Amino acid sequence: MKAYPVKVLQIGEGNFLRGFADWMIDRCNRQGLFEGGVAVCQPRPSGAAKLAELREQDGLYYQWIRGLRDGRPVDELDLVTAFALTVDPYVEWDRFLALGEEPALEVVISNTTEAGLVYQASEWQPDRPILSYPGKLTALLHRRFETFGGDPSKGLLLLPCELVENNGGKLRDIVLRHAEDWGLPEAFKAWIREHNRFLNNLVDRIVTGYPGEEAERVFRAKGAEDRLLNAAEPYHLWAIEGEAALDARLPLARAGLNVLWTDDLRPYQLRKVRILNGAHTLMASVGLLNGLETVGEAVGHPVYGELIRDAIMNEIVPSVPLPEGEMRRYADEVLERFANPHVRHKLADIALNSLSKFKVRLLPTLEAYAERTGELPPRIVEAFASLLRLYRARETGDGGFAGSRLDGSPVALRDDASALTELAALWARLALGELTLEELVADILGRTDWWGRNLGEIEGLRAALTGALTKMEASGS
Ligand SMILES: NC(=O)c1ccc[n+]([C@@H]2O[C@H](COP(=O)([O-])OP(=O)(O)OC[C@H]3O[C@@H](n4cnc5c(N)ncnc54)[C@H](O)[C@@H]3O)[C@@H](O)[C@H]2O)c1
Ligand SMILES: O=P(O)(O)OC[C@@H](O)[C@@H](O)[C@H](O)[C@H](O)CO
Repeated sequence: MKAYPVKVLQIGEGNFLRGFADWMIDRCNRQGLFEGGVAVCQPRPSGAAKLAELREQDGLYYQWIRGLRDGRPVDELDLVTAFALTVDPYVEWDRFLALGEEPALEVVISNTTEAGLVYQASEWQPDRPILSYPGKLTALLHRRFETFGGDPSKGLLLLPCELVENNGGKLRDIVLRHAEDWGLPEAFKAWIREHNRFLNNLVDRIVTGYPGEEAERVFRAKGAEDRLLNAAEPYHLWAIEGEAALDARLPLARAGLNVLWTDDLRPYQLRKVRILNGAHTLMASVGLLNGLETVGEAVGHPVYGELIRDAIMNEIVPSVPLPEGEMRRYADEVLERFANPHVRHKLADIALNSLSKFKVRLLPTLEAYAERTGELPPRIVEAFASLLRLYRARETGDGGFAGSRLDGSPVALRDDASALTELAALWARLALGELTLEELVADILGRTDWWGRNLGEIEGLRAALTGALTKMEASGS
């Protein structure tokens, strides 16, 4: 391995960044375009084990990419050598801050899920690690500002990859808020605003992580075990709101990667969240309820596969406020990606936090469709009813919650605990006869804190959901 200077700071040790950004940086390095290493830190104390695994493997792992590229089969195993060092900020706080002193540092990337890109008030004690990701970053930027006396050329390119709208702007605002809280100098805030580029960006690649039983085959072929073996599809898109000249600092497009520098991210975001993520959220509820386990099984199923395609093409695509032809082409591409037989994408993983995902990924389609046609989109209503039925929650006694498949078998639910507690109470009251199904539906639709509005106001929705749930109750157990 060539020892590159650290040019990238990465906050997040998860599978996605390894299968996406690190794989890309490795591509740039292999072509001699970047010659930079990545220093990786975990954003919360519980990430230490993954970081230790990385350290044990000298930062190396294989990225396994399988599927179709331009209609041709791809099966590639790339050794990713982008990691230069690992730093645990909770035990090596000063070593973490010292990364800010690296003259070659150019880029910061992160993926800490939607839960990590948030403001968390914290005290400024220079020698004590800060818990939140933006807090840690503020401290490191401050060290950089002081080390280089506010040199404009030492400002960084920041690419927070969390799937949150306006992710770059949001990170900048939180950093400035911490600077304000901690009474850091005005000159520091001005340096942050003027010389650091916090770029809104959208990432897209299905990365499913460790490939289970299939891993053995790779180990035999390579004669070595890789506990960080990571599976992904060939498709990748990184759309970044910024001028193309920035590719000189991070030469992703020059390396031939599907990276798009654009002045308007919104269409890419909208089409992905509504079509790809919306379809995922839809199939997770419908599929899990009916005993399916993976995306492949769901889209290949004679009944549910048809339901998914119908929902995408006839309900979601016409409701996206963008040119329909382009949306159809994107939807075709997404369906081809879902059908990739080599990427075993678990519906249970996609179902994590389904309530908030329904709100962001499917509800806007339901509303737009209703507004446009005066009717409700039948497939999305069915998915909504499936979600409610799957979330027939009960507490499991160990702090967790179980929902129920249509055949009555339990399924673990991972969602907001207070919402699951409320749902468990509602379903229990229904079982005791204290509530009718229609009253249960009305109660759930009226939860403005879950949906951002009272969904009971959508004409016909209560009756449609009650009807669908009644049918499910009759066919299930
Ligand atoms: N896997 C994919 O196909 C894919 C594709 C695009 C985007 N994403 C996004 O990536 C995220 C999941 O990442 P992954 O697939 O690498 O999973 P993962 O579990 O391997 O990694 C999750 C990362 O987020 C961090 N994290 C989790 N909760 C956090 C919190 N409360 N505060 C701070 N950090 C936290 C973890 O420490 C870890 O670094 C999701 O938000 C998802 O929307 C995933
Ligand atoms: O990762 P989540 O939990 O936000 O959403 C589940 C999937 O929809 C998502 O991971 C997609 O596979 C990904 O967004 C594709 O780029």
